[in-house]
Amino acid sequence: MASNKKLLILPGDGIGPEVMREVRRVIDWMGRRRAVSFDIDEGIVGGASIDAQGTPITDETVAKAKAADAVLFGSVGGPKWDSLPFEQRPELGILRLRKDLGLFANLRPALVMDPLVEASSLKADIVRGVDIMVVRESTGGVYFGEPRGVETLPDGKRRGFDTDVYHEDEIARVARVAFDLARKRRNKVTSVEKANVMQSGRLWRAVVGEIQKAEYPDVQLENMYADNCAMQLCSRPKQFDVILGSNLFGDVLSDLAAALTGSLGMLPSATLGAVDPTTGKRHALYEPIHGSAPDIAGKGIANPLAQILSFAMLLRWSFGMEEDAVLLESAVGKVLAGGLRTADIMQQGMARVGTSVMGEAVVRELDKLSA
Ligand SMILES: NC(=O)C1=CN([C@@H]2O[C@H](COP(=O)(O)OP(=O)(O)OC[C@H]3O[C@@H](n4cnc5c(N)ncnc54)[C@H](O)[C@@H]3O)[C@@H](O)[C@H]2O)C=CC1
Ligand SMILES: CC(C)CC(=O)C(=O)O
Ligand SMILES: [Mg+2]
Repeated sequence: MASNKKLLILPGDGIGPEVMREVRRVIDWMGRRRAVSFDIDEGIVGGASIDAQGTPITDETVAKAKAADAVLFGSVGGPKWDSLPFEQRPELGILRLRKDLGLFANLRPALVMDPLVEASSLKADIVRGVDIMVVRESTGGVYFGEPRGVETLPDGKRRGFDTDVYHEDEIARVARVAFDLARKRRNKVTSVEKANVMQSGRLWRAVVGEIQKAEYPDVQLENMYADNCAMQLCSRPKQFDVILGSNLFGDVLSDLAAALTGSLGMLPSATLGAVDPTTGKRHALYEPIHGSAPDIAGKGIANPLAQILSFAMLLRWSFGMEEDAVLLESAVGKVLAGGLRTADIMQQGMARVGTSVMGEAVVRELDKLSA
């Protein structure tokens, strides 16, 4: 059946292909039971692409990503490629996609699901009901700033350096994404930086404040130093609605927020570009926030739920399929409520399962929910 939903799937390395297999189950189910079809192309990226093609991503794959309505990404990297030169590392596969597609806003929802309250490393009372959206800038900052390098000084010692740099327009556009999201949630943005020690942090705070004053006076804005935010996430996470941060701070704080939810294996993400005013379309990529988890790769024990929930975000953000997205999220909730757990979210009295049994269980719940 021809489909107008063009999807590029890039499983990547480590557990990437293992968890992506479980999304394929969901996609097959949607075709069978809801007559939804996708025009799917699959490619290689990261270490797999280095091995097969000598580069972390080919121009052809970038072109396919640009032509797709959405990209579903796994994860890249691993010890096998760690000693390659910096300019050849597998992580460039995802970094180039974000940059070349203009995917500047990385949305990372950290939601503590009721059945997993006790799986969190924090006390149940602290995390019950936590619902945070981290909005991380994803095409700028220290991940892309120049100059950077490692140089050898005249005395023979080495010196490493990176540049954290933000143009005010980069800050303003991601701030607008955060404020727009807050309006649909609990109307509060906590903007994090280190304005006390970084010039780019000082600009970040100024620009976010100007945007709020001029365009979003109805949304509450709180400024917080990133180190304090890390502490507050562990002590009083329920105070947060939307957390807005740079590429680096958003990356670090969202991994921390994931720990509140039980595991890194639970957090999905959407990385969005600007809406094209003529077509109304935007580039978008969906991926779990975790990496390739080399320590558990190949064992069949990875949690596939972050990848599956990333697909739910794809349905919502790229195809406007809210009902299907909610159905999939509900199926995940039901599986957890039923007591199945992968090792990373295992609790006493629950049934430990591997990656594929968890994926099968989600599909079974989809069947029941739509019966
Ligand atoms: N977007 C991407 O492709 C990303 C790639 N990476 C890369 O991944 C590699 C490993 O990085 P790490 O720092 O170890 O981070 P990681 O996220 O791969 O793993 C951190 C810890 O969380 C566990 N974990 C992660 N996902 C899990 C899942 N779905 N189920 C169960 N447990 C899970 C791992 O077993 C590990 O103990 C590196 O090469 C890194 O550069 C890291 C983050 C993002
Ligand atoms: C390029 C990635 C490996 C950086 C990262 O940790 C992330 O985007 O979550
Ligand atoms: Mg990360």
